[in-house]
Amino acid sequence: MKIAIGSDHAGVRLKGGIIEFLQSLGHEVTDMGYNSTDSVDYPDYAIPVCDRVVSGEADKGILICGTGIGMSITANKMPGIRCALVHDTFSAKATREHNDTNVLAIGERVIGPGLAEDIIRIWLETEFSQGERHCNRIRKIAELEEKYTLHP
Ligand SMILES: O=C(CO)[C@H](O)[C@H](O)[C@H](O)COP(=O)(O)O
Repeated sequence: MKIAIGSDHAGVRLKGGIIEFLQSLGHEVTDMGYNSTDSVDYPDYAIPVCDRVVSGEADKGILICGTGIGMSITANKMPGIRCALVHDTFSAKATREHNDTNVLAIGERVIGPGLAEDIIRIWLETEFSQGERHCNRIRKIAELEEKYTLHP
């Protein structure tokens, strides 16, 4: 799978280990930065990752900041992105089955690398259920995006 990954300064340590983990599983990883612990703004790293997912250059995106919250707020402003902030394995499975999420956000200040790896592995392995009720709900989200997106 092609995976784009990004972090701010508060997620950079976890990101390094996650990249190695993803590569060990055979995934093709594109690191969109950041690669220092000097302070930066998470939208500057969430946006390029999500752009790659929307364009199809990446199959999925992974975003890491201190809590994952800033990254997930940013990602979910982008049409076509369904981002889940996940810190447990149950939600990792459920959000793929029910929400067909294409971006995962994690907080380096919230969980350790072992749990983060379990969450990512489950999230990547789990298929969308294709259930009619879930498709209806996702369609309503897409209609909301369409209604509120400013067309140039
Ligand atoms: O958006 C966040 C918090 O909800 C992220 O965790 C950021 O990484 C965090 O705000 C960064 O905090 P810092 O004090 O600037 O290091």
